[in-house]
Amino acid sequence: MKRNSLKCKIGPSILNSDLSQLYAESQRLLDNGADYLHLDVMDGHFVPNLTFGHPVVKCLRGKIPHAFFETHMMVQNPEQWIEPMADASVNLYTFHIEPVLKDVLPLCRKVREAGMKVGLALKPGTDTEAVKQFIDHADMILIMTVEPGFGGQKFMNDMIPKVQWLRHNYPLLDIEVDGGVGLNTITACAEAGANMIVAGTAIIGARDQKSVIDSLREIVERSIQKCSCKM
Ligand SMILES: O=C(CO)[C@H](O)[C@H](O)COP(=O)(O)O
Ligand SMILES: [Fe+2]
Repeated sequence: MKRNSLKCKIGPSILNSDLSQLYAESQRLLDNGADYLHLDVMDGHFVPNLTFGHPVVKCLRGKIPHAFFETHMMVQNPEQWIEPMADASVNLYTFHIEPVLKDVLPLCRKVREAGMKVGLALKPGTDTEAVKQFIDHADMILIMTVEPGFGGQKFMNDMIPKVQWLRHNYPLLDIEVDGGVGLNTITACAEAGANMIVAGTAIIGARDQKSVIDSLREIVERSIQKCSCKM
């Protein structure tokens, strides 16, 4: 039997948390079992919203030295923030391919040279065909399951075939889903093959964060197990 080394990872998004308490909110998520923190960076151009940038991420890193940080870069010019985010000791730099289609490969190289892992993100309207040629240069592909820009939106079921296609063709690839993911939608994501789960509102708004994180993990791990038995 082949061994499947896919791992389930739960990465809460702090987008809809009380950002005036970013450290406390982040630490609580980690204490409740989060595997990593998904930090949504928006520039007001690529998406019609603003959040925070590298100065805030660096301050958070100062308080939380060891956790795995992913920055989800919803920005028009991802190249501009590679060095500052590396300086903030970001672990995984996930950028959207849409505004930089011609430069994805050199950007992947720059992110890696800066010491970070590479995540490539796709908006709902972007087909997996667009990312195919770059997958071997990335550590993770993020399939957005809402239009990027805001937390608390409704999960888009019609994104599931993209996850299925990726998992079918790349059995060991890290595939992340982000947007409207929670206890009602996790089964579809897990069965399609997502193993990195971003959930904002579903976790932040929960009275018992740990129980939500544990339940999400259990459902994803069960799917990974089922899938590895078939291999
Ligand atoms: O990238 C994002 C929005 O652009 C967020 O990560 C995402 O929306 C998470 O929040 P929720 O789970 O509430 O949808
Ligand atoms: Fe995100």
